[in-house]
Amino acid sequence: MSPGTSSNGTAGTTSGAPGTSGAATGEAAGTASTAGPGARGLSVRGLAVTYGGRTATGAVSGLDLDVAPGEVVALLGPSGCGKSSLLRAVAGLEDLAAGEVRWDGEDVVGLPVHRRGFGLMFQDGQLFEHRDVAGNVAYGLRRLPRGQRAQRVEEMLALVGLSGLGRRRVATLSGGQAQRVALARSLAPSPRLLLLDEPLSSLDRALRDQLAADLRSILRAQGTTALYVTHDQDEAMTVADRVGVMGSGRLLRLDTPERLWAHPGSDEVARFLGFGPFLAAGAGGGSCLALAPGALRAQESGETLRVSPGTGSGQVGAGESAATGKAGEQTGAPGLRTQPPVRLVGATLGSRVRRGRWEVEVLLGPGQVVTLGADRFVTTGRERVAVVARAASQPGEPVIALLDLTRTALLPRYAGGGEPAS
Ligand SMILES: Nc1ncnc2c1ncn2[C@@H]1O[C@H](COP(=O)(O)OP(=O)(O)OP(=O)(O)O)[C@@H](O)[C@H]1O
Repeated sequence: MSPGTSSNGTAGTTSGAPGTSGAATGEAAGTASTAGPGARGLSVRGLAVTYGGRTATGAVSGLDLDVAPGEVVALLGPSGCGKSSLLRAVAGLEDLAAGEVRWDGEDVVGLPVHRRGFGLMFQDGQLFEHRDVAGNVAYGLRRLPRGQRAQRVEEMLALVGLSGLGRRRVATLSGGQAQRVALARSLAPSPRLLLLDEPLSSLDRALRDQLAADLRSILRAQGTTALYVTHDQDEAMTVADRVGVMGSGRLLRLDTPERLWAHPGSDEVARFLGFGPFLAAGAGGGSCLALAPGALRAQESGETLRVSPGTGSGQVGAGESAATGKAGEQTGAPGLRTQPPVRLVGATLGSRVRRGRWEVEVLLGPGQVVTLGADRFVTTGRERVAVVARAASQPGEPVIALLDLTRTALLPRYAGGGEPAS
């Protein structure tokens, strides 16, 4: 396969001279985009990708997505949900079964990969072994005069932190260095859109964290518009202005990292993000309160309280005597959620207002329910804190824990994975 003419995903598929990028350097949109087909940047409408001809299965189904100029959008989702198929369809590497892909309002579906002006960077940077580092970075700059080309290569190497390595053979680079070179090569021609498919997933955790932070700074500094596919939530939240969660070929939710965590919208998205357990919230409404990791903590050192993410049931332990418990009724939670950050001190899996007073249920094990009453409220800083008295120690020492409602999300309904704990 010759570079730049195939699906090898290299920056050789980009076009356009440096400094003439179609991507503006404006502020990235921080909230849900309202862009439409005529808007600037990337607009995807009703996109469908199917594989397998007559026995086709839909990898992507009727998906809409906008990426504003200068914005970085990351797509998360479980394996096989269609992230790469979407990215490849935008790049022109997959045929569309239906839908539109536009850049600045112009339909690009009919354009071959190398005419779209999009850059590509894949998991394995697929550097050209026969070229040195500088030769790789210069690959998409063939139209530039030699002097400008060398200058641009130097700029790009400095940008990715590899100044002075231009003459190195790529075979001698570490994995992280190789991906930096791949990034420099992708960015060198100033693509109007950069498409990244799991660019860091071959690297170890520490390196991935470092490079994700660097990537964000680099993309920001360049004002690069980017669509970034990853299965790593931390990476997505680090790199992107907005994060989308896909499931079964559809875009389930797209928002800023903060808003995504505060309002996952559905238990499918919440579960993917790591929320759990899901507690019934409100009588008969079908809504539930999803607990983010760390929502429940022990109040005092020596006490532990563990909740298995996504299981729909909690595991509660006091000291060494861990016991399994189901979640209690959460009738009070929706009201609480609407207040300014409220933290229940001593709360566990369920709470309610009874005769004007908060009560919190602690389940130590099957049939072992302890009700704790909130004696009083105090204000610490900006938080209202309900101080819950320790209940009588029967049948064992109750767990005194904190339910941090700022680490919970109220979901309008609970759709899957069994009933929410109640
Ligand atoms: N070339 C292909 N031929 C047939 N089916 C394919 C092909 N590529 C992908 N698929 C199928 O399409 C669906 C979506 O795959 P895709 O690679 O887009 O998902 P993904 O979310 O990127 O997954 P992963 O995170 O594992 O890379 C999957 O069911 C996959 O098996």
